Amino acid sequence: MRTRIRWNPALVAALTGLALIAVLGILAPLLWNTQATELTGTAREGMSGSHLLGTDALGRDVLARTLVATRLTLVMTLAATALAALVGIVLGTAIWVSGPRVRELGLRLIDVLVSYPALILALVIAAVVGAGPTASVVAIGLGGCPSFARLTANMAASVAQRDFVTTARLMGVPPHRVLSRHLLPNISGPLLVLLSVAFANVLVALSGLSFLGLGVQSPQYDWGALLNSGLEALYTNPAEAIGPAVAITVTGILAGFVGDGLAAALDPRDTPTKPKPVREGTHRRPTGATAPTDALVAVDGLTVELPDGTRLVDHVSFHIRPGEIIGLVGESGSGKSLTAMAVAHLLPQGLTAHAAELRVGELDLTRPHTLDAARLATDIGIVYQDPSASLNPALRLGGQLTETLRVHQGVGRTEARERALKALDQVHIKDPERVVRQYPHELSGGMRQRAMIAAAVLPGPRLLVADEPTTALDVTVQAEVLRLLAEVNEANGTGMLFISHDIGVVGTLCHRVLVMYAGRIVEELDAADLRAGRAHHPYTQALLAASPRLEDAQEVSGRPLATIPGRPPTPRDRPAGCAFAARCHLAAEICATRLPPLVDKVACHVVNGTPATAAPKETAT
Ligand SMILES: Nc1ncnc2c1ncn2[C@@H]1O[C@H](COP(=O)(O)OP(=O)(O)OP(=O)(O)O)[C@@H](O)[C@H]1O
Repeated sequence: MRTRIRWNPALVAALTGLALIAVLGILAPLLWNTQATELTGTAREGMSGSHLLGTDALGRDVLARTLVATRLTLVMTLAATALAALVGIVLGTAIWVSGPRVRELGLRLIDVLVSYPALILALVIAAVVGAGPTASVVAIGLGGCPSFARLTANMAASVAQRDFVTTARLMGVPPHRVLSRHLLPNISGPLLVLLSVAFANVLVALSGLSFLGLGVQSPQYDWGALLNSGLEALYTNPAEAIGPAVAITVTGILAGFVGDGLAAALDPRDTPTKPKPVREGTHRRPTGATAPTDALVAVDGLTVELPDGTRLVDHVSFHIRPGEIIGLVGESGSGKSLTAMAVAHLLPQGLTAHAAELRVGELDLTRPHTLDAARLATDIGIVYQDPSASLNPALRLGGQLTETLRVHQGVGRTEARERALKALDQVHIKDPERVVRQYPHELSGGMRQRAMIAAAVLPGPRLLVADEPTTALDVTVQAEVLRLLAEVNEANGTGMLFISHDIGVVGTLCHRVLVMYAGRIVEELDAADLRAGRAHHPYTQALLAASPRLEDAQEVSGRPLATIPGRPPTPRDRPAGCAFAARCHLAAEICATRLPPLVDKVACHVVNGTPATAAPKETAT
């Protein structure tokens, strides 16, 4: 979780504003010091052409004094913010590294200090250390440090539980290096946000101290001190208070905007995630095939990318007819889940999908702004791998099952309950009346997955996406759940996208199978062909050879099961040619340099007999 800032317009505008104020702070004493200190003899004069904000009690130009005060105000604010951050981070770190008792005591103490208003704390400190700029900085800086201490201690505690910190500790990395290399870089984002918010708070607190007469003392002046003298003449010459008041407000708001902008810039969820239509001519169809008109799901040239342009899913095209079960199979990391999630319009935040066509029924996912949330929620049902993670442990099953019906379809409580009971019955859950009153933890893993399937089919979806729905279950329950999915599909005529590592399972349940490797479809085949071992792509053949089959048990007993040597390349390391070439026993020279297109449902130069010179060049970025 290294901090990477993605600049956004609000952040740039706020930083530019603050930079301009900082430049003003540097230049103003050089340019306008004379006007700011010159006694003109016209005390408390109102706004005029020669004194835009009038003059103060001694006849000095208020605008010039406001501008000149910028430097001292900013220097004090920066110093106090830095002090608060420094002391707070050191304190927070010390609390985190100390033993459990001291840590507990320290955290409680900090909680008390955070809940105590910083200005009051600063007033107490100022009363002890005295008035003046340095004392104000110390008072406000120390008053602001508890927030930094709490954030540091809490964030460090949460990052410290992560595997890479545990590993570093086990490897004997000294605590100060664990802190500087692993902890602080990982909490620098939130600290940066707090820093800008603290800057605004410190500015207001310092101005408050000066305003109360406990901060900067004459002849020095900051915005707070100017506000104080402006207040004396608020009714006779309100302009005198306007200058410092506007300066404090604008600077504080800009610092707040920087905090907001940083929070957005550091939040990985803030990047665009919606599928976008492909720009004309940028992507060509891998198969040249168009989805049939009766297709329920039509995916053409689907590409899923990271913000840096790395392709995780690369030009995937397929279709699903109503009632058809399509299997997506491939090793871990081949892009199965992302393909399915793009179809379900549920891509993880930070990823972007492009496609020439991405449609489920009438839902055009390439035009997210046209999508109706209710249709989306009811037309696509999802069964996840781990039902314990996808069911809310704090809610009874009845409420969870009926939620979509009630929220998106406006079904009344009684009818929703009736339908939930029926759906539970359809997935062979005994005593549905009792189950709807139970919490997820009261059910077995298999029961939870059935309940999950019931929840997914309850709103009557046209497409069911099942992402490795049996992986978390034991073998006997797996078979039941697969049977159940087949039943539901047949009974409801739902299209299904079924994802699995297991080519055997996919061959049994599905009608057609798409084999994925390194983000691309490398072969498409009928399940019957798969079951009969009629696969063409060397990768599909290798998957089949690595999959145990009951009928082969006798024949292979004593022999180890075939394995596929090597590992798939990571999305950033994919070669220019066939991603499987390095592991393929048939690989020819061309495979290393040219990406094989999907021709006759197989993406393989060797199988398709592509002449070396005729192979089209595609770039896999
Ligand atoms: N949110 C994400 N941010 C960055 N990379 C991601 C993200 N989600 C997935 N990936 C990467 O995209 C690639 C494809 O992931 P995907 O989850 O689709 O694979 P998969 O075939 O479903 O694997 P598995 O069977 O292990 O779930 C992988 O390399 C994975 O590390």
